Amino acid sequence: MAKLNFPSDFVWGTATASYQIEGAYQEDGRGLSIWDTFSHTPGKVVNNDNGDVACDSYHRYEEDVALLKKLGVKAYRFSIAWPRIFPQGTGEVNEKGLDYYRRVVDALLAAGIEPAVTLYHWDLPQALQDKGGWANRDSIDAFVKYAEVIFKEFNGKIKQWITFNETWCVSFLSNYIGAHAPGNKDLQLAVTVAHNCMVAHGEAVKKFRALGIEGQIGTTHNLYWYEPLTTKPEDVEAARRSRAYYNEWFMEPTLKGTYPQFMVDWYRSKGAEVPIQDGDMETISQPIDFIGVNFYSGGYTRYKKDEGLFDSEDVQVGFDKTFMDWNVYPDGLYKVLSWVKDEYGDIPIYITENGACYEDELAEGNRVHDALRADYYKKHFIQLHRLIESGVQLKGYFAWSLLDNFEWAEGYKKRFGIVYTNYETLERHPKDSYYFIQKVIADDGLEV
Ligand SMILES: OC[C@@H]1[C@@H](O)[C@H](O)[C@@H](O)c2nc(CNc3ccccc3)cn21
Repeated sequence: MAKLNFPSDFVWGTATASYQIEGAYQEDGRGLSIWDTFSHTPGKVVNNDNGDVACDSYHRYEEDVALLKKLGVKAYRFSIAWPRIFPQGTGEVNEKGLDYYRRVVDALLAAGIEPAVTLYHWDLPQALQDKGGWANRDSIDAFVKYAEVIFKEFNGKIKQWITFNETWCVSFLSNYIGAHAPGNKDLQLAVTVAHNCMVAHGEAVKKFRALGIEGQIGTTHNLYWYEPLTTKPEDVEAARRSRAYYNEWFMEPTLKGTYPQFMVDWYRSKGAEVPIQDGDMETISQPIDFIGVNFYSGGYTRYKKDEGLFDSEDVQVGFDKTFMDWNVYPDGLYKVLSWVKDEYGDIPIYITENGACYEDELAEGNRVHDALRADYYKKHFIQLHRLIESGVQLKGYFAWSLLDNFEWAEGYKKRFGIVYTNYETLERHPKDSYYFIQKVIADDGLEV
């Protein structure tokens, strides 16, 4: 056995998001979000599940903080629900909404845990969606006003700020594929939403700098690692498009201030143009202090004429699968973050999400023997160490997720937590993977 040691300042954390854990969807003045609308629309979410109650973290956040403290994490990534702060998206601040996050932040700090806050994790106020949502550039200003309230309120308490979670999901998953709220299926709309969200990110960074807010600010993109099945040029190009769909389309504007031209041309061939206005690309590529990367999977792609948006198809090559049918591809984590370093230089990186969904069962003594999930984490932790050793500026890692929670269109059947949530009683029960991670954190490393 060998011990893989991590730097003593490596930030271990876990992650959640407001709509997935809070519940209390009508409490203390909270306004409706697009996910309330979407989940209350029959047929949109498996089993017609919704986030009305979720994990009830709105009332049980102290239990969550106690679990975090026992786990030994240095940081906790969670998101703030815009509709709790501005129930109508803009206008008057809802003080009771702010009060909840004051309680959460103070409880974390009292436990010696750094809050890492995502400003936008998909729960757009419905009132803004009624005016076009992210397709309407007015939402950019509304987002900056919301961000400014949070920046000022928590300046000095929150020191790690993430503007957006996964602009690919906000744009393409939600407005081209249509699987997430608001459920549109229009390529031009998706391209426009992606652009406006990235402008909103940049404007929020400008506001953060202008206000002199303490700490570091960045944004999170979900990256996948696709490779061509063969070296045939058509397969290589198909994989290049599949990767860029998730990766370059967002990373290049954010970190270089340009869109990848081959993808601009490809989308143009499909009838979609990027609605760039003067100054947008400079705004989008405002210097940031870190890039957040959510990594779950990847795979192999080959050319298939007229297949999907990119004349490409994923190929099954025998990867183990999670309960989401995602490939278990730890090497993909090493490859994609090595690519980030090669393409974008030594920008500090936090893995803001990584984790796995498996079928969990509550066993005797309220234990959950989730060996597959513990093994998933072990395999990916080995890649973290490999990346650090290779010189990648990997500063921290947030496991997705602390709790089983509302898994968007998949509802509650899909469990990602290292803590089991009993949705009948709302009790929390640490799984074996929780104890595995607890030991890695305590030992500053793992035995392999
Ligand atoms: O699906 C697991 C998590 C989800 O619960 C988080 O809220 C979200 O940030 C998140 N992003 C991914 C990767 N992208 C993705 C792909 C298809 C559906 C949903 C998310 C996985 N996850």
